[in-house]
Amino acid sequence: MRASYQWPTDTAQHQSNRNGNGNTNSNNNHGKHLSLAPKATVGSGSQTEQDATERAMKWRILLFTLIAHWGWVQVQCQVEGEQSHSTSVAGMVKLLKVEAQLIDALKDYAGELEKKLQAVRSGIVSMRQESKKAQDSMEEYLSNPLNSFSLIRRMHRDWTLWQMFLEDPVGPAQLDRIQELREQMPSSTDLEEAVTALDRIQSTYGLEVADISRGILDGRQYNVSLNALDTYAMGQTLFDQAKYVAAAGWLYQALSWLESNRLPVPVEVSKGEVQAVYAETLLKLDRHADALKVVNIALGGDKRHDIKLLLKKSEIETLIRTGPNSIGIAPTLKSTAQPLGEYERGCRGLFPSASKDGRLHCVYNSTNSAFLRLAPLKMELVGLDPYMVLYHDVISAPEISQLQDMATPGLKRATVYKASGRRSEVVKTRTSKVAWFPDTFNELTERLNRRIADMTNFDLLGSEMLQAMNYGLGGHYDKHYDFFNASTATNLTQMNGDRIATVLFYLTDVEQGGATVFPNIRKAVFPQRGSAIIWYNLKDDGDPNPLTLHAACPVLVGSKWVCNKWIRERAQLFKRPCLKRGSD
Ligand SMILES: O=C(O)CCC(=O)C(=O)O
Ligand SMILES: [Fe+2]
Repeated sequence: MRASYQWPTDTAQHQSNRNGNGNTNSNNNHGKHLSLAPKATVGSGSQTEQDATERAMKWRILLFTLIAHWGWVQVQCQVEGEQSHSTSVAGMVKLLKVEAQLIDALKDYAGELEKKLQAVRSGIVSMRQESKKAQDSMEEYLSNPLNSFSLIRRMHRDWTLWQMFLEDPVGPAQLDRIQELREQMPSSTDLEEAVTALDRIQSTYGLEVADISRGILDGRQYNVSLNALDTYAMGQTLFDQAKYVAAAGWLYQALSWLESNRLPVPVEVSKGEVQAVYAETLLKLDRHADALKVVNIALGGDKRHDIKLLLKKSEIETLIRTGPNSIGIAPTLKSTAQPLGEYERGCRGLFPSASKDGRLHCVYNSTNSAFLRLAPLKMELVGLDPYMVLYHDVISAPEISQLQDMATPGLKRATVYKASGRRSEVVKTRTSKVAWFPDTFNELTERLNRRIADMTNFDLLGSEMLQAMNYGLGGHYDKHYDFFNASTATNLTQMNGDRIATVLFYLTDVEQGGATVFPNIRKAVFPQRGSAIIWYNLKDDGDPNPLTLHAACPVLVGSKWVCNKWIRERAQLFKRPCLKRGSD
């Protein structure tokens, strides 16, 4: 989303001011003054009364915040121990380190194997020499007592030792090391999550399996490809998940890879095995005739005539004779085209880019606080319902890297609050990792919170902690609202009120995908390092605004980092008091 307005170049100056040094004259090129929060007039009552009420309210909010934070600490503990490797790119870095250690162990193992091989080879050479001497004239050889003695000794002693030597396992230390590293290796759940993520990427962006496996992602060629094992694992797992159309595409691809590539021995997979799963998948799709073709091809290649395949063949023949006939179904391997939803259109960048609404424009926001008068922020008004603005260059590169460094060691799988269970749970619809930071965590969190207050004109007392998030393989956050369902919200959420607004900083550019889309208002915001989108989740009367439905599209290529803040309603009592149910 980009307006045609060109920003005067004061970015660096602005950033240095945000960091608390330097004096800057206010910029003349302010444009229209516009505050994010609608201007509020405080109701009747004396100033002292108001001060007292405000103070009491602040204490209550502070207490509730402490309780809420304790709740979050508990949530953090619940998800502790879950590795969920694929859900954060930063978190997956350690897998590469483990893989490097595994390769080192295998190399050391090969060294041990080579030493043993060398010992066996030189043993053979010296034994052959002696044995050759004896072969020419055996009796003459044995008539010498030294030879006879030596033969008896050799055969009694040496061969026992040789046998022991051969039976001695090679590289036990390296095998132990590999076993030790197993704990840090991905589990079958990790593999399933990774398969689901790739499948999500494929369906959201409408990609062809053949393209993906050749490293072509949404039209861009990368220097990487998937081999027969990768594509087979996709097919197998999608079959297990009953996603037969998708499975068929991957299994077909696995078979075509197997035609051209051989795999190393311990991990190789036979064509027959893949053909059997492929035939089973086609059967699930009622493509009986195609399944029979595949089984016949498999039988042609299997000289032993596998009994299972023969049984499968007769089962399919019976199905063709008696069941719904599949003849006439085109053997297409493409996924059946689904009508494109607004969400997918947004993710693919198909929403109209510029709004025709003349009220939407860019300004320098210099009015929300005294600080902004010195260092105005570049603000783009993106929408009026819900009210939505995009700030540009609002967080600096050093701030971003500090935040990432702070977050990386503590990243935990993100959760979603479930009203039914009254707790936050790990769900498939939100795949990212997150680290929470209390407002007073350090100078940076304090500074960012001050900036958010400047940007929004909201009071952050009682709001949620800053959360830094990193998305992983196909990482996404399915369509959702940030506000709570008021009827099911817990006391904890009601204490500080609902989430009046969301502030989302984009800490990285994302090479492909990863947009934040609002399907109901047909807006998509593509991450731009340093910018921040802010929107109101509640209408002016405090009711949730259903137009705020939004989602984070799957990351196609890149490591998407964001930092968000959910601002609670209660502390805005004096900032935005004219809410229907805000002040009870
Ligand atoms: O990462 C995004 O683009 C959206 C994140 C989001 O909706 C949230 O954290 O509530
Ligand atoms: Fe959200």
